Formats: sequence, structure tokens, C-alpha cells
Amino acid sequence: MKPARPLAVTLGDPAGIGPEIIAAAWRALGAQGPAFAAVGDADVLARHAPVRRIARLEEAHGADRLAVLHRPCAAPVQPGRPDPANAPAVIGWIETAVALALKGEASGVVTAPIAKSVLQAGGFAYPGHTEFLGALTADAPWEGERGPVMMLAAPGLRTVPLTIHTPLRSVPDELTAETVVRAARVVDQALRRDFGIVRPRLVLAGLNPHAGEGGSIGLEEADILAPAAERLRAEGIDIRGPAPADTLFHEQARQAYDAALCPYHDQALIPVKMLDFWGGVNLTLGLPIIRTSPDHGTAFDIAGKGLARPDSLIAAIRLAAEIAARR
Ligand SMILES: NC(=O)C1=CN([C@@H]2O[C@H](COP(=O)(O)OP(=O)(O)OC[C@H]3O[C@@H](n4cnc5c(N)ncnc54)[C@H](O)[C@@H]3O)[C@@H](O)[C@H]2O)C=CC1
Ligand SMILES: NCC(=O)COP(=O)(O)O
Repeated sequence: MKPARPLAVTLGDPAGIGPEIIAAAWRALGAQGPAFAAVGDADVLARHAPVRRIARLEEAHGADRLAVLHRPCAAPVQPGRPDPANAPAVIGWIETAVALALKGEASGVVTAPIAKSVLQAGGFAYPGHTEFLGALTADAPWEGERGPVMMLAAPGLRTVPLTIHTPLRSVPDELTAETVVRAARVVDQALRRDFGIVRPRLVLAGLNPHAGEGGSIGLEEADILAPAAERLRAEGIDIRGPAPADTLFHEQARQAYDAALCPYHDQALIPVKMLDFWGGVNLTLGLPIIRTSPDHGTAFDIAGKGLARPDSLIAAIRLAAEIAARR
């Protein structure tokens, strides 16, 4: 499925693998793939592919050269050596792509990875794209439950971290029945609208070993998660749990749900990356725009060495295009 309008693909940290995987994805997808333009520094991309600078996103169609909305970096870019001086440019690329999507010129936004700590050293005030995108789109109309909610999706498994870049010791404090209920509503609606699942089945993972074992290994299940699940069931959402997390991710268990809601980051991300690191996609739900991303990070250790695989970015571009075509 191909949407009518191009996707806007942000360059991410220019010293990471973003530029080379965007170039590799452009080559792999070719004219048959979804049309997209990169938003970022054309000179950095030109190290990896022939580029064509464009002034408007609609010029992205045509596969002879990689179309780029050129917005230059402030400081020289060396692969593997991120520079906070480029943070304003990186942030500006995301803002530009989101503005294009809100105006309807882009069918969606695909983001190459950013390094949170590098951006924060350059003045970025958000934990990651997810929260930044929530802020950038907060005033745009949206008929559903509002996110942002992070989802990791691979063939055969979708997971949702209910807390994201939260230190483990703060997770129980951040986890409230209200946040669980709101996230579950967003996930239920997104599975229907964006994945075409008529009756989504959710499962809520416990926080503690054995989902608290009746209170003898922790109380968050009884105090927070079970009441949240009861509220959701009363609203008609099909959600099971809180269930012990250690038995939720084997092949047979995965057949019983369409998305697993997980109290903390690694509980959600490890199974997806273990099952399919290359096919996994990170997407943001509950926004008035479509946003996907590869499931991996900036990989500074291999940047510029010709080792980076574009598979997850390709999966992210394809998924964004599929959702756009469905919407
Ligand atoms: N969507 C985003 O913007 C994300 C950004 N990050 C950021 O990335 C930075 C580095 O994070 P790490 O935990 O080191 O994870 P990472 O995913 O960047 O790297 C982990 C390992 O996987 C390898 N790897 C990653 N992507 C690869 C690819 N496409 N092809 C071949 N090998 C690949 C790397 O070389 C490294 O050995 C952090 O600053 C983090 O904030 C991490 C995850 C997502
Ligand atoms: N670990 C996932 C990750 O870092 C992606 O975060 P975001 O930039 O998509 O918010």
C-alpha cells in the first residue's frame, strides 16, 4: 500500500547511522517503495547517496536521487562523534517534519535515531522523540484518546512500555491507574484504526515477579494494575491481567493477544528486539500524525563504517506508509 503523499524522514543524529541507513533504505525501496524525502543536511547525506535538494515535499516523487529538504548542521559532522552543537539542527528537522505532517503535505513522519543525552546537552528538554512529538502536536485536533504512547511492533509481537525512559527505581511512582487506563485506550483505538484489528485483545503485564503473587511479592498489581484493568473491562476494552510477565512472550502465549502493555521500558523492548531486531519498529500512538522509527539507536560504534543495516528503518517506512494508506 502506498499513500498519495510522501513521508518526511528526519536524519536523526548526523554522527550516528541515520544518514547511511536512510541512503540504504532509499536504494532498497527504489521506485516501487513509498515516496519519501529526507529532512536534514544534504551534504551529510551526499556522502552516502546522490542527492537532490528540493524546496517542497511534493517534489520527493521520482527515484533518480534521494530527495532532501536541506537544513544544514551548525558544526562539522564526524561519524561516531556526536556534537551537541548540532542539537538545534536535529531538533529543527523533527519540527519541520511534524509541521509538514500537520499541514497534510507529508503523509507521516519517520525519524532516524537521536541520542537523547547529546540532544539534552544541546538544550533539548524532552526524554525523546515520543514526548517531543506529543508536545509539538498538542494543539492539533485529534478525535481519539490523546497520547503519546510508545509501541514496539515486530511481526508476531506488539508491546507498549507504560513508562518509557524512567529510571527503574522511579517506575512504581510513575505507574498510576490513570496512566494505564489512558494508554490502554490509545492502544485499543490504534489497533482498530491503524492495524485494522476489529476486536483488539490486550494483555497487561505485572510489574513484580509472578505478578505480585497475591501481594507477597509486591502490591502494585493489586493497588494499581488490577483496578486499571477492571476499569478498562467496564469500558468494553478486552484486556487480561495483570499477568506474570515471564510467561507472556513465548510463541504460544503471543497468539492470545494483539498488544502487551508492560510497566517498564525493558520489559517491552527486550522481547521485540530479541524476536526481530531487524524487523522491529517503534511507533507513536495517539497523535494526530503518523510517526514511526527504527527500533534501534544511533549505533555510534559502527557509524560511517558501512556496517549498519537499514532493515528496521525500511520496516518503519513501510509501516508508516501502510498506516497512512489505511487512514
Ligand atoms: N528512536 C531513537 O531515536 C532511539 C535512540 N536511541 C539512542 O541511541 C543511542 C545508542 O543506544 P544503544 O543503547 O547503544 O543502542 P543502539 O541500538 O544504538 O546500538 C546497540 C547495538 O546494536 C548495533 N546496531 C544498532 N542498530 C544497528 C543497525 N541498524 N545495523 C547494525 N547494527 C546495529 C550497534 O552497533 C550496537 O552494537 C542512545 O543515545 C539512545 O538514546 C536508542 C534507541 C532508539
Ligand atoms: N528505547 C526507545 C527509544 O529510545 C526511542 O525513543 P523515542 O525517541 O522514540 O522517544
